[in-house]
Amino acid sequence: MSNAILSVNNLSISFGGLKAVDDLTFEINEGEIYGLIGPNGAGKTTVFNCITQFYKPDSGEAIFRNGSETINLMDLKVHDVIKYGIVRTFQNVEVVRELTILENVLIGAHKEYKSNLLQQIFPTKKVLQEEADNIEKAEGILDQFGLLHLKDSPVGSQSYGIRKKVEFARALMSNPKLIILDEPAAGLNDRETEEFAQLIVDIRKQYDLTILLIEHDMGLVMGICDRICAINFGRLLTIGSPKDIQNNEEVQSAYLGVDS
Ligand SMILES: Nc1ncnc2c1ncn2[C@@H]1O[C@H](COP(=O)(O)OP(=O)(O)OP(=O)(O)O)[C@@H](O)[C@H]1O
Repeated sequence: MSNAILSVNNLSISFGGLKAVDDLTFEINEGEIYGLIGPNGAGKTTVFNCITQFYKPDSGEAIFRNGSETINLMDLKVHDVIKYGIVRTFQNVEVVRELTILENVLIGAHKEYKSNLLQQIFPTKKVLQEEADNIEKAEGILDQFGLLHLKDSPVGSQSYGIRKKVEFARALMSNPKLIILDEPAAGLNDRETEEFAQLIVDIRKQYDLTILLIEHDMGLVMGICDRICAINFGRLLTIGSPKDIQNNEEVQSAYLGVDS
């Protein structure tokens, strides 16, 4: 039986005359850290946008399996994807700069709230308990991320590296099964990149997650990914272990700029 949590089948999307993704098929197994790589403009972010329904592809499907539930993500609206256990981060970190770090992380719990708006305006004991539980959980995550001492500081005044961690912490608050990370190491220095890579590995294990990431930092990709899918011009080049990918001549010539 397939252990795939996500199967992307024959995905295609064009912008005008440009085929940004062209009949792409790949499968991610539950618990994997899976990398999607390719040169600039290869179509990586477009694939993410199609999986998360920011874009509606021209054809293809993305089958997501969570326990006994199986769904074609193409049937969902963009805001419903998170309800099924998929959450993403963005290439250009998306945080609310005016809010504190803790407040930003708590935003991630909104799908978990059982109470409605009226109950939140006139909170009952149950609603207050729910809020307290979410704060406890957010503080636990911030502690693990080394950010608890900054929880009451506005995010806008923090470094890029910290803002990226806040975005990742917020993603965890929704109890996802699959986290999609768009260039987690972009803009980070070497030390921050190493720290972030370790965080991804630790979080995957602790929260029993599957992780799909796009990344240009080959050190990070080769260091933490179980498998990697390499694409160019929206088309599949190859899928394999980091070692397979490093040794693949097509990948070398397309992505690493080495002539085969
Ligand atoms: N909304 C859009 N409208 C028109 N063209 C688009 C749109 N989104 C992406 N493209 C084009 O599709 C192609 C793939 O872009 P995409 O951003 O997916 O590549 P990428 O592999 O993520 O690149 P990078 O590594 O530079 O982020 C590019 O040629 C891009 O210009």
